[in-house]
Amino acid sequence: MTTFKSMHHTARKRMVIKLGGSTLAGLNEAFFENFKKLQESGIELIITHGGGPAINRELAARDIASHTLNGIRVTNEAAMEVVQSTLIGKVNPALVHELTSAGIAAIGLNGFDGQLMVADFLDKDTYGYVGAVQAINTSLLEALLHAGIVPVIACVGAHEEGQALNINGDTVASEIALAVGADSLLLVTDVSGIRIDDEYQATATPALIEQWIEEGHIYGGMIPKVQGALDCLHAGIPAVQIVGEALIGTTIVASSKSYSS
Ligand SMILES: Nc1ncnc2c1ncn2[C@@H]1O[C@H](COP(=O)(O)OP(=O)(O)O)[C@@H](O)[C@H]1O
Ligand SMILES: CC(=O)N[C@@H](CCC(=O)OP(=O)(O)O)C(=O)O
Repeated sequence: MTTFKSMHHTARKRMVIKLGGSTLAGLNEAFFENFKKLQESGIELIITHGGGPAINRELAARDIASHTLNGIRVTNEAAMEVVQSTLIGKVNPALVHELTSAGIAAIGLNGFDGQLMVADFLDKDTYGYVGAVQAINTSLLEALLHAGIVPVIACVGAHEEGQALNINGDTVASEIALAVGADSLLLVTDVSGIRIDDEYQATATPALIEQWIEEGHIYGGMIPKVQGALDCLHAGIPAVQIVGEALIGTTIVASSKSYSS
């Protein structure tokens, strides 16, 4: 993958927040006001989002079958149309509206806008119209952040020949975080982090995560989250967390010794 790592040498902290489709309907005004406070404290925000449940409802309404493999939706042509129209047409503007109502200047984007996210097929035979990120237009994001505008990014990639490609929201969040050199990545979902044997984990190391996936304790939609989180951790992003709506959850740490609270 080739991305253009941005020159990010300012003192401002930069945070990428991914809102899972599982949480979007339940988020209230107070939640979005948190973002306003973060912004007022000088943190630059980039918001990315999924929309799995909304896509599932629309697929069901149109009798289009779909299934997932390792947390990734196997996406045929008909499903791709639903993904594109749901994420870009419905979920993204609804989220931009919530942010605007909370007093945040926000602009909705997807991979096509300003060539924000150019993608190629991940593995067409296995996954169909699913994309792997090839390049991210960080200059566009820099310009928006500089102007105090929060980019709100739908996880649709642009193939260079014009085809829209479905990319998992967690993958997009981690790719964006890596590309802009974020100081932190927050994956907000419907559970308060990684749960093992009914216990939420305050921290998780790469070795434990690998073991939990092997043992089947981490499955489905949690898999792209931990994979994205690990990519960011390995690339040196200091704070990577999987959290619930209260913004409390699991911090991914390099080793159990390196963590001090
Ligand atoms: N070990 C785990 N701990 C917590 N949740 C897990 C775990 N393994 C799998 N999951 C599942 O992952 C889900 C979150 O992923 P997903 O439904 O894709 O959410 P989102 O829409 O926020 O991306 C949880 O609701 C849970 O069902
Ligand atoms: C390729 C792939 O898996 N795409 C996801 C995109 C939406 C998403 O990631 O939504 P959540 O954040 O709610 O899980 C999908 O089709 O469901």
